Order: sequence, then C-alpha cells, then structure tokens
Amino acid sequence: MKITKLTTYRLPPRWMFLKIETDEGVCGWGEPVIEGRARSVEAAVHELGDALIGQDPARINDLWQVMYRGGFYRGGPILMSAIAGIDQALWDIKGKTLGVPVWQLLGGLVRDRMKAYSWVGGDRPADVIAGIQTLRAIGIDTFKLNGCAEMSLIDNSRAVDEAVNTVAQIREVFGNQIEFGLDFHGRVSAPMAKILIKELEPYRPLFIEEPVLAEQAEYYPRLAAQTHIPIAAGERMYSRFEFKRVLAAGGLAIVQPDLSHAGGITECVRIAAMAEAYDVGLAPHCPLGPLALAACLQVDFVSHNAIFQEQSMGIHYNQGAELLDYVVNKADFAMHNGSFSPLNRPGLGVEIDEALVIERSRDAPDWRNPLWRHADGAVAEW
Ligand SMILES: O=C(O)[C@H](O)[C@@H](O)[C@@H](O)[C@H](O)CO
Ligand SMILES: [Mg+2]
Repeated sequence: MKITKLTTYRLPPRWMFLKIETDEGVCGWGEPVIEGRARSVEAAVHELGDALIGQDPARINDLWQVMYRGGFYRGGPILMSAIAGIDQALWDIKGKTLGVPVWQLLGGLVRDRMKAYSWVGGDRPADVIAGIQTLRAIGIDTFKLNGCAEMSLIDNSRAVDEAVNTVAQIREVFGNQIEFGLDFHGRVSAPMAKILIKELEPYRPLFIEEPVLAEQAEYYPRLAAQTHIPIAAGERMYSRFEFKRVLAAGGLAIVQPDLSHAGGITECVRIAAMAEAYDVGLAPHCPLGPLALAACLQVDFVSHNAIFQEQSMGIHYNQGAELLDYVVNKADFAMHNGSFSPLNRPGLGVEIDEALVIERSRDAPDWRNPLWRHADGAVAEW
C-alpha cells in the first residue's frame, strides 16, 4: 500500500481535518491544528507530506521518525501539530486495513469506561452555577473552568477575591456532589499563583492547570511544594523530550498532552507511559474536534494512568460548529454517566461526513484567540 494524497480542510469553529489517501482505496483522517495558527500547520502538513507520498502508511514508526528526525530543526507547536494529525491519520489507515480499532493495535483495553469533563463559564468565568446545573442534568459531574480573568504580575485583592468567590460559590451550591478543575490558562504570574493557590485550597479543586506558563515550568515543583492541590500542565508541551524535563523536575500530578499538538498517538502513548513511571496521571487536552477526541480516547483506553478526558461539547470556542457536527456515527460518542465507551469501529472510530466537511471548509473563517490588554494598555496573557 502506498500513500497517494494528503488533503487538508480548515473548518469552523477553529479546526483542521486531514485526509490521507492510499492507492488501495483505504483512507485515514486526522486533526492537525494549533488553535489560531491553522494555516501555518496546514503549510507544515503539506511540506512534511512531500516525504510521505509513495511511502507505505503501515510503517508509522519510521514515518514518524522521518518527519521528526528527518528535519534538522524540529519540535514546537506548528511542526508537532502537523506530525500529530498525520500520525492520527496513519493509525486510522492501519486500523481500517486490519479491521480493528486503534486501541486493539496498542495492546487492548485497560478500562471499560473513560471519565470525561466539560467546560463551563467561558473565557472570563461567568454563569458557572447555571452552566454546571445544565450539564448535571445530562449526567456530567466533572467540570473545568478558567480560574480567573486577566491578572497582572502583581494584582490587587479585588482580583483575588473575584477568583476565590466564584469557586467558593460552586462548593456552596453543589457541595461535594461535583468536582472541578481550575485552568489558570498561563495568565497568572508566579507570585500571584502562590497567593491564589493558597486561597483556593479550602475549596479542594480537582486540579489547578497551567498555574503558570509552560515557559515558567521551573515553578511547578515549587508551587506543588506549597499545596495539596494536584498541579496539571502539558497542553503547551509538544514532545516526550519536553515532558521528560517536567517529569524529572517533579511537581506535576497530571500531564495533559494534546493528541493534536504533541506528535499524535505514537508520541502520546510514550508520554503516558513515561508519566506512569513517575506516578503522574494522564488527562489529554482536547478542546478540539472529533478526530482529536477519538485519538485521545484511543490512548486513554490503553493507558492505566489516564484519569479523565477533556471534551469540547458546549465549550465556549465552538461557535459555528459543535463537536459532532461532522461525524456520522454520533451515537458512538454518547456519554453514559459522564463517561465515554471505547470506540469500536476500525481505525480511529470516526466516520466523517466528507460532503459536509468539503462544504463547510469553503470560506472557513480564520479563528484567532482574543488579544487582551491590562488597564494600563500592556498586553495581557489570555
Ligand atoms: O484547557 C484547555 O482546554 C485550554 O486551555 C483551552 O481552553 C485553550 O488553550 C484554547 O484551546 C486555546 O486556543
Ligand atoms: Mg488549559
């Protein structure tokens, strides 16, 4: 079998799908994207694709190395997201060729259900109580929200109170009947993270995510030393080599590699295994589309340390399309009591509505993250 063609589709709300075709009619789908830089990843996919045309898609391990080591300059969000989507599509082809789901090829299930969580509250946490109430009605009991709005390097006690009050209110209304993680989204400085984490501790969040930016990863062990709240990070780390450093430094309780950013299934099973050796949990990042989610689930179901799965149903970013709009086999993604079941179809387990993808990819808008500024006009982390 030989790879014959790579076609990319940029799509609303902010995704990109990749179709890889072969000379034997089998094709695979993947989701290579970095939110807000879809066109850059698209260019990288086609640049890498030159080396794939005419190659045997079954040799995923070799093709991965060709894409990674074959370039003198490697790594980073653009190239690793391009590799990620290509890798997903290659696994899809392999599964479809052999007639088995990817999790079967990775050694089989380690669990029967995979717990998922949902987003509430939007960019600046608001209406979180109503949001949680609505989702609870459909069986979801685990949530994530942004921990605060923009925050200055040294901010005032009003900003701290605002963040703490939102969280206090959640515990007041729902007690211990729900769990929630807090995403600081890299918008909190190291000095403010210290204060916020201390003040939030009594409300027992499930985890605090990106308490500081990945660029400030040396603070993770220091922050972890001052709190019992599990610290999570990883959505802006792109390879096992980056995860190696944070795992060895200690401090993280949960790693969150993104299956569409960190080199795909091939790389993320390795990151998961490495985390397991450090007694660190896995919670793949996935505010993206159905192919990214399917890839996450393939890894979750074979990784003993997978604890919960992010998914984008109803997320504030899904303007113009929802998680399952382009999926034919929607029922396979139904959650029961807040958990996913293994995807049992061959390959990734997603049947794509290709006609709709082609139609919606025409004039797809370029999504950009908002540019925030502090009151004094300086750029703020979003
Ligand atoms: O945890 C998450 O889902 C992420 O932080 C997510 O909210 C953002 O990073 C977003 O995808 C950036 O475009
Ligand atoms: Mg996050």
